Amino acid sequence: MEGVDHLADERNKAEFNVDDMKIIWAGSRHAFDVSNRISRFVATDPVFEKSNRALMTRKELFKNTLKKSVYAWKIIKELRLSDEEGIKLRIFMDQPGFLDLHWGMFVPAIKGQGTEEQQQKWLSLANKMQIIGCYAQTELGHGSNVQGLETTATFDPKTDQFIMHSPTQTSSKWWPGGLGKVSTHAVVYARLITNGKDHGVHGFIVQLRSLDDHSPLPGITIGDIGMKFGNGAYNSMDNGFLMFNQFRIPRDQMLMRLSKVTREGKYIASDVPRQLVYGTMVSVRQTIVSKASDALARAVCIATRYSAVRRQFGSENGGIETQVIDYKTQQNRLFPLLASAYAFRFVGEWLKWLYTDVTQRLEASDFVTLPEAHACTAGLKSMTTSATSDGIEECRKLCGGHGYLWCSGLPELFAVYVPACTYEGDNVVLQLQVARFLMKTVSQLGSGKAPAGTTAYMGRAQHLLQCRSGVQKAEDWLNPSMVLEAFESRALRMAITCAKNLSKFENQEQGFSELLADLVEAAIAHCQLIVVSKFIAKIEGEIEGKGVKKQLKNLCYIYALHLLHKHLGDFLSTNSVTPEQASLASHQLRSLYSQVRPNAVALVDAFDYTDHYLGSVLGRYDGNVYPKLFEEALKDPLNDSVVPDGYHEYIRPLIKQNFPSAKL
Ligand SMILES: CCCCCCCCCCCCCCCCCCCC(=O)SCCNC(=O)CCNC(=O)[C@H](O)C(C)(C)COP(=O)(O)OP(=O)(O)OC[C@H]1O[C@@H](n2cnc3c(N)ncnc32)[C@H](O)[C@@H]1OP(=O)(O)O
Ligand SMILES: Cc1cc2nc3c(=O)[nH]c(=O)nc-3n(C[C@H](O)[C@H](O)[C@H](O)COP(=O)(O)OP(=O)(O)OC[C@H]3O[C@@H](n4cnc5c(N)ncnc54)[C@H](O)[C@@H]3O)c2cc1C
Repeated sequence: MEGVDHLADERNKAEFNVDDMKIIWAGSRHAFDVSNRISRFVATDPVFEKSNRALMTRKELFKNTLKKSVYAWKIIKELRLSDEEGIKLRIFMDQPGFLDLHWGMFVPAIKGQGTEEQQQKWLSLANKMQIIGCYAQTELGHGSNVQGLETTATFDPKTDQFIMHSPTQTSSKWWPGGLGKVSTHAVVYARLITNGKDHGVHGFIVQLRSLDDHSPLPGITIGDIGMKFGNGAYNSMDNGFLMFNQFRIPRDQMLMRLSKVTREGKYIASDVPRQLVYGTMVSVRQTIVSKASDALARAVCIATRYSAVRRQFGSENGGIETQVIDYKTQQNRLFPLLASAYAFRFVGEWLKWLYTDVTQRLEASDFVTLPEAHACTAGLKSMTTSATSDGIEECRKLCGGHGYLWCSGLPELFAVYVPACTYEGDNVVLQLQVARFLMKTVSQLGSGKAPAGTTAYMGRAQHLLQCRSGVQKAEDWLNPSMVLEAFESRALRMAITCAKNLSKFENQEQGFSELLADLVEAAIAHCQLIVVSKFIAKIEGEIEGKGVKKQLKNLCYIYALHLLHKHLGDFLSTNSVTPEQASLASHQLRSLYSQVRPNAVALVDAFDYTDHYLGSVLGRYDGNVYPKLFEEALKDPLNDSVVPDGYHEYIRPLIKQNFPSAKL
């Protein structure tokens, strides 16, 4: 029934103040106000309508994305929206497009790697969108191995120019978003060559297309790489290819904040770490972690509301059927994902702090925390995007058959989200960076250099290698120090085992290759410890609002104990817990599920998502699912006519058996 809240009973059961939880979720009252206002603005503007995009052709979808992006930019300018409001507008617009790469990578690359003069020149154009940029790093032959890129930028002292060239087919740039059809400029990563010497990969600002008629400049071959996974979904983005044929750019278009080439062609490296050329990736990995919580929260919101609406079995005595959310199996699959969405939110907040801190330090030439910032952004990007992709698919299954319908919102969310496991660094490759960092830290234990930050726990190695968990009863698993100790000893023992096994190899690199799978497991254990510890820090801090802290505590322990259950092999094989303690954890988990159950719908309401943003018939705020499923079905073009196109051509001849006989 229209106008009726079918989930009102669920909302009345909540034992906490949802409005207060909304503030916690958003991060602050101000952040909530901005999100709330902008999401409602987008939801009510017809230009941002998106329910029809699955039926669009690629060209229609691309053009629709251009229209929305330019309209969004117009609104940002005309209403003088702040940066924060502009970012929210792009998020709630919910259609990947060139704006993401222009603002998310092109502008930050120039800010991070350009000199003051370069920033002044290029950012003044980019900030007004008089040029549109993308981030062109990956090539057909190399993505993960950035040092293996083949594009060359050779300095020509005669003309004071760099000659950009793609020497092989595999050196074609391949994948950059916005490159295919829209960008006028790119930050291109290429091997710098001066006086015949290769100085490795550096960034260059390159104009690709004419600012008058948008045609590619002579010496540039450019286009879209073709359809990607899923109908609609990420196909709104023009990921592109690019080849250079001896294309010249002025010398001052090399990004020269980190190293320079003089007029004479002399290469001058500054004393900052060369890895700062990867700085844009670190910044984007950090934002991807908060985005993971957002994407997972969307899926969980849909699955939770629908699980409260959906009923199956249990009416044997003539009563009403059971809501599927009341099945313990449903809770055991759904509530850990709900808890993960909150966990990723809080670790995302912390990571933002860490990133801001390292940025300020770098500006003051303090590089000490750079390795940890790299390891944390890489590891948490990897861990949260893998968990979120799996989680979205699990939410689809939690919604049964209807979850497979496009209008559930889940197929599209999955298709758009899943490349996050690959872009901005393949998730396995990134965990191997964490593993290298851990092995280095372990090798320095006992050297007098105390591990700091997220590896500080390794400084208590003597204790953590010997301790036995003190858990004796199920409630002990609600003791933060007992939970932390179990995760710390598991992570440390896995890292130390890897280090010991590595030391058996004469050649460290060969040993590393042999042990890759174990190293990734150790890295994941370390990352999970970070997330658990940041969630615990959150619930131990000041939290306002009636009943809010209690709910967050429940979710925190669900997150931790569910991980313990899922990775029980690690915990048992490292003797971090005993089988009896593991079974007490399962007992405690069931009790926590019962406590979350009456609050589940309110906990997803706290995300404050509009129906427009969710884009899901199953996840509607009012729970009015069935009539709306019918409405959606009737909108399908196949239902435009009662007798389908093709009846006379195929169905009728088949039934009447009067089709011409087949010829071999
Ligand atoms: C319609 C429905 C809508 C639904 C919405 C759903 C939400 C969606 C949200 C998504 C929005 C986000 C939008 C994003 C759009 C996509 C953008 C994608 C862009 C890209 O993909 S750009 C290309 C990214 N490429 C990569 O990430 C490449 C990965 N490879 C690398 O980073 C490096 O090559 C690698 C693997 C780190 C190795 O580098 P290498 O130089 O070979 O390093 P070594 O291993 O030898 O290590 C040397 C030394 O350096 C240290 N190091 C390495 N990297 C860094 C770094 N970044 N910072 C600091 N230090 C670094 C390393 O640890 C070593 O240190 P040592 O001390 O051991 O020497
Ligand atoms: C949707 C999307 C958008 C993108 N946008 C951009 C963009 O805007 N700009 C840009 O420059 N790039 C972009 N990319 C490219 C992206 O960054 C790369 O695809 C990514 O870094 C992975 O690199 P790859 O494709 O070379 O994977 P590969 O490295 O070829 O990975 C293939 C397999 O090999 C494994 N593997 C590779 N190396 C190792 C190793 N050392 N040890 C163990 N296993 C290994 C991986 O785990 C994976 O299973 C985008 C990609 C996608 C999918």
